[in-house]
Amino acid sequence: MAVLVTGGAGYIGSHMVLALLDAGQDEVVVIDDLSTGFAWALPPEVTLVQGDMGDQALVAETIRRHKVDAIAHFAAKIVVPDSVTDPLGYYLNNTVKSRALIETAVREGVRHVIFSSTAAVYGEPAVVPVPEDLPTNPINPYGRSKLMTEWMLADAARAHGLATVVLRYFNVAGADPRGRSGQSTPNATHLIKVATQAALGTRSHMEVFGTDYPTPDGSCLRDYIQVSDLADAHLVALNHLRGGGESLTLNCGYGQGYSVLEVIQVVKEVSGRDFEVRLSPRRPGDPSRIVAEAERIRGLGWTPRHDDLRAIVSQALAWEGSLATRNQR
Ligand SMILES: NC(=O)c1ccc[n+]([C@@H]2O[C@H](COP(=O)([O-])OP(=O)(O)OC[C@H]3O[C@@H](n4cnc5c(N)ncnc54)[C@H](O)[C@@H]3O)[C@@H](O)[C@H]2O)c1
Ligand SMILES: O=c1ccn([C@@H]2O[C@H](COP(=O)(O)OP(=O)(O)O[C@H]3O[C@H](CO)[C@@H](O)[C@H](O)[C@H]3O)[C@@H](O)[C@H]2O)c(=O)[nH]1
Repeated sequence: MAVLVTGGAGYIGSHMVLALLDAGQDEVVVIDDLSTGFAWALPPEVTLVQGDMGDQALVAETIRRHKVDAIAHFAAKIVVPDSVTDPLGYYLNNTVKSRALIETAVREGVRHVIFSSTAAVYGEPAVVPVPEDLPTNPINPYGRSKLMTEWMLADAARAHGLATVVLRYFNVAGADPRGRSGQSTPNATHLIKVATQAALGTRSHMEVFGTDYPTPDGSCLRDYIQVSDLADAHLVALNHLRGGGESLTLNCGYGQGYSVLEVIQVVKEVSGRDFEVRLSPRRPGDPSRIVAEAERIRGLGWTPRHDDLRAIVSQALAWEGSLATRNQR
């Protein structure tokens, strides 16, 4: 049986594809509109269907042709500040099209769905580290667009017998340790990506958005999870579902928070490069601190192998360097 990966040509989805192949999954098929993904991010043995995951005829035909028994749903728009300026675009792509995808999965008899949700569903949490059963309270349209999809999946699971694993990722970073994939979007806004670009000189400087938060050094705290460890979490989820397991919601993080200023310092140390850092006002939609309580997924057998911020930064730097070489070719 094949696994359908929506958004598989993107940053995290491409690592999921590699993890599936490394684990011996015979057939992997990707649907991606290549809006932020890259066909070259996929190994040649993977089928890429270029198109929209909300296109029900295309998705149904792909499910039938490849005998898909599980969908890993990554496709989304993902930039928190963009969701503040373009909320309806985010609700269309992340919520409305996810509804179409879920309906197609139900109609075509796909039993297992793994969904890429986010720590952004918690908003500004009252408790840190955050357990999964803390009431959700997203503070930006991106988080709300994802939470609505969680609700649709839960309701569809109850009504139509789907089994789902909702993975709430904290901040994803790093690259495949073997150098096969990484974060490639040229105008990415993520902290570690931006800092590695500043270190390598593809940006003249970077900004710290807010130094007046109620945190030890005034900058925001985040829990950075390495992307291959996150892909492994999906394999754990897939085995759980294929083994007949019940629907679950699981945080994916390490349980350790780093401030923006600490991350920038690590990038400077690991790269051996200094770069200009400007202290700027807060960015709309940012919670001050968000760190995972991740015991639930560890209880399912997930054992992270790359829980080391210096190693994560080192992988991100290596990938950024290889992108520069690719672009010069
Ligand atoms: N990067 C993070 O830190 C982070 C944290 C929490 C959750 N997530 C979630 O993880 C998932 C993957 O994020 P990413 O960082 O790999 O982003 P990405 O932009 O690299 O990947 C998203 C992929 O989905 C594709 N896509 C978008 N809309 C589509 C559509 N309608 N039809 C088909 N393909 C479409 C894009 O072309 C891209 O390849 C997203 O659902 C995101 O919300 C990411
Ligand atoms: O140039 C930059 C970029 C980011 N930041 C700060 O760094 C922190 C992390 O920001 P970023 O890397 O953009 O990630 P988040 O906004 O925390 O969102 C990520 O992490 C969320 C889960 O916590 C996911 O839901 C989102 O998809 C993903 O983009 C925030 O405080 C930002 O204000 C800066 O100060 N300067």
